[in-house]
Parts: sequence; C-alpha cells; structure tokens
Amino acid sequence: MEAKKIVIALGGNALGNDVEEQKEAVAKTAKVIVDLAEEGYQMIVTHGNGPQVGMIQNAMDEFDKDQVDSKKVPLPTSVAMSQGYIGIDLQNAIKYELFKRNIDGKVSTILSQVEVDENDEAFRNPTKPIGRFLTKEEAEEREAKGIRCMEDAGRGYRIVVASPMPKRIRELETIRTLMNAGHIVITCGGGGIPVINQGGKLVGVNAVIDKDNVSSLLASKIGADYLVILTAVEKVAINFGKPDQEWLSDLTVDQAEKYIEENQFAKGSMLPKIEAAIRFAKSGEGRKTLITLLDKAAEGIAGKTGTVIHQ
Ligand SMILES: Nc1ncnc2c1ncn2[C@@H]1O[C@H](COP(=O)(O)OP(=O)(O)O)[C@@H](O)[C@H]1O
Ligand SMILES: NC(=O)OP(=O)(O)O
Repeated sequence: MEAKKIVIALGGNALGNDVEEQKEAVAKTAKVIVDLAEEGYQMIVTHGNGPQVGMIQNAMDEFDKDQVDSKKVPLPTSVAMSQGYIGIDLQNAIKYELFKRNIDGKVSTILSQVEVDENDEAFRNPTKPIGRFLTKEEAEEREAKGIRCMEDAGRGYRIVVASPMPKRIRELETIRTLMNAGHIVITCGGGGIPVINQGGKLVGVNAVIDKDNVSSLLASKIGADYLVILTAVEKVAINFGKPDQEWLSDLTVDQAEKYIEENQFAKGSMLPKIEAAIRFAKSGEGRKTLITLLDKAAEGIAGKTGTVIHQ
C-alpha cells in the first residue's frame, strides 16, 4: 500500500516566542514528527512565523535607523529570513531525533515562494497579526505613525499586515520530488515568501500569507490524505470561551460553513484554520483536516481526539 501523505502545519506553540524558546520547543515538536514518520507517513511540515517575522522586521528597522542611506528591509525579505532560521532549527531537531532512534532519515528545508494576486483585496484591508502582543497605548502610538494595529482574538493588540490568498507554490515540484524520495520536507514556512509574477520575474510583495491557507493549497496539490493543523487547543469549539462552550469532535463542511455565518470562529486565529480545512475537503474526495494540540497529533490521527473537518 502507498504511504499516507500528511501535511502538518505547526502553530506558534510548536516554535516558542523567541530564539531560546524555539530551540526547546522544536525538540518536542521533532519527537511528534518522528513518531509519525516511524508509523510510515510521508510528511511535509509547514509552520507559522507571526511572532518571528515581526521580531525580524523590528530588528531590520533598528539597523536601518543607523544607515546613512536608509532603505527599509521589505517584509518578504523578513519572511525569507524567518523560513531560514525556523527551518534550520526544525531540521536539526528532527535529524537529531532520528539519530537518537537510529533511523537513517532524510530531512530538507525548502525556501519557498508563493504567488499572490497583486489585486487581492487583502492589500487594501490588512488583517494578518504579526509580532508581539501590544498594549492599547503601544498600539495607539504605532497607529499615530501610520502602522496598522488590531485587536487579536481578545489576546491584546498586534501590528497587522496584508495577507493575500496563496495562488501558486513555485517550488511545488521540488517539494514533491523530495517527498517521493523519502525526505521529511519543511517548507512554505510563514505562508511562503509572497511574490507576484511580473512576466516571469518573481517580485516580493509586502504581505504575510496565512500558513493554514498555504498548507491547505499544498496539501491539495500534493494529494495529501490528511492536513493536520497543530495549535494551542485540543479541539475546535462553538461558543468558544462562553459558559455554553461546546467542543466539537467532528465537523462537516456544511456545518462549518453554517458556524462561520454565525461568527463562531475568531478572525485571525481559528477562522483561517476552518476556511483552510473547508477548501482542502472540497479539493478532493476523502480529504480530511485534523485540528488539535501538538502532543495529541498521533492520537488525533488515530481518531481518538481533536476536531476532524470533512465533506
Ligand atoms: N471557536 C474556537 N475554538 C477553538 N479555539 C478558538 C476558537 N476561536 C478562537 N480560538 C483561538 O484560536 C487559537 C488558535 O489560533 P492561533 O493562536 O492563531 O493559532 P496558531 O497555533 O496557528 O498560532 C486557539 O488557541 C484559541 O485561543
Ligand atoms: N504566517 C502565519 O500564518 O504565521 P502564524 O501562524 O504565526 O500567524
């Protein structure tokens, strides 16, 4: 039987919030990934970069301030940097976990560019939170300088940038080839480096693509059986955070669309995950998405926990 293919999308808690935390977090994440590899799954790993890309952009802005001829480092360059430094930590952690288990496994990180539509409405309406959480006062200071900020799902304020829909993963064939050659492939980090195609020339644009959206596109293009979104909750809920909260184990596309109309899923956090799951389910027969905690991934795939979204 052909090995089952899964795309695993790692959320913020799989990576930690700073360089030190990341080293510790990826060691735990690597165990989960290698457990699944030992079960025989072919795996592609994607990851977020919201906190990290904000941190890199701040560091670059700080550097620019001291330059004679200051040129602001573009956001897609910071996304590329985030793919590199998160990718190498994940790759090394997975390799070390394979080594400890005496497995001769292959792991690659592929920098990836993702085409977006330059007329995407998202460029006029930024919604993607990046960087650290801010107080109301800090957010107002930034707003006064023309930097857009928004409240992020009741957790504080954050800078927001445009988050256009991913249209085409340029490195798709490389990813497929490595996966078929038995590699665990880390790719499409931070949603992919956002680019527009100007007559064959790829030009970076100021945006951060949602990693759940690109993971859904990647999963459908490589014909994955499962999209696994690992985040900070074991299950999706309706009436989240309210006295009548109800955890869901199973969610059909029709139910999910109805709950979206009822505003059950917070914008910028759970909503993009549910929308990504719906698109994946609609892209082919039998395609399912699991949403659960990092350390519940194996249990979730075995059908014992998490929320599964399907047609
Ligand atoms: N209806 C809901 N059910 C479960 N979690 C929800 C819901 N609405 C919002 N959330 C929040 O969404 C968070 C996951 O989104 P986020 O933190 O952006 O994910 P990521 O793990 O990709 O960084 C959960 O930790 C939870 O606080
Ligand atoms: N690019 C992206 O979606 O990052 P987060 O998951 O960290 O928000």
